[in-house]
Amino acid sequence: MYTVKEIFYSLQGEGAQSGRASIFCRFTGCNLWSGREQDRATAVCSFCDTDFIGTDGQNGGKFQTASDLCAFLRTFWPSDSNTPPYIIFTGGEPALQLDQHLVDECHQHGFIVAIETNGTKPLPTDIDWICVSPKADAKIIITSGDELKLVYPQALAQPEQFEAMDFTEFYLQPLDSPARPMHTKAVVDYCLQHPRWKLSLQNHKVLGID
Ligand SMILES: C[S@@+](CC[C@H](N)C(=O)[O-])C[C@H]1O[C@@H](n2cnc3c(N)ncnc32)[C@H](O)[C@@H]1O
Ligand SMILES: Nc1nc2[nH]cc(C(=O)O)c2c(=O)[nH]1
Ligand code: SF4
Ligand SMILES: [Mg+2]
Repeated sequence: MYTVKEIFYSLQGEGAQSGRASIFCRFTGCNLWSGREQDRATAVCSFCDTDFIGTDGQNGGKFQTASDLCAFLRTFWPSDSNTPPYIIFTGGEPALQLDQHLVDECHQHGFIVAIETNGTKPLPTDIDWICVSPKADAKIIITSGDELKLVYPQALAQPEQFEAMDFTEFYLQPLDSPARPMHTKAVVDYCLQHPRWKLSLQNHKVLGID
């Protein structure tokens, strides 16, 4: 069974695929924070911008089988499109629920499968686009993939720590908080001095879309 907070159709707002039409499947739950505000200060990941508790989001619910979930996800893609559906599994931490069976089922339906993960849990094989976003206080075990997207700044996670890892793209994403303008400026400065890194703005927040 898969427990899903919400499902929606929007444009990828972040990183290398930003601007791409995508079906988002946000799984319930995370291994680095309970999701409750009273636990935030003591959580391993304390800056999360997302509500991932329960199944009460748009189109959320429990899906008994991979086949049920895939069939439902397919309904979010324009029915007259020849372009393969691009599906982003996120959360919460999607690696807690995304299993090989669901990835295989998605591929059988002709989907392109992407994941947004904190990199602390093993992944099924054959995911088409892996984006790892390391968190300072959590050991990452997924050290290769398509995109490493570091929220910046994090005092104990300097970009240099990750440069030797096997990712194609390296992004810094300004930490969204009341100080976001300052964090954005810090990212711009860092990228100018270290051209390996690119700026990832959270375009969906700027646009006011999901
Ligand atoms: C909500 S997380 C879900 C996926 C996974 N748990 C992870 O952390 O990568 C989706 C993306 O949002 C980023 N994110 C979360 N809170 C943020 C914040 N306050 N400012 C900027 N990015 C944030 C995460 O680092 C991750 O890249
Ligand atoms: N538009 C949009 N793009 C996103 N990219 C990653 C997101 C996430 O929450 O994982 C996200 C999101 O929540 N919305
Ligand atoms: S790991 Fe991801 S989902 Fe979990 S609390 Fe951090 S940003 Fe949020
Ligand atoms: Mg988000």
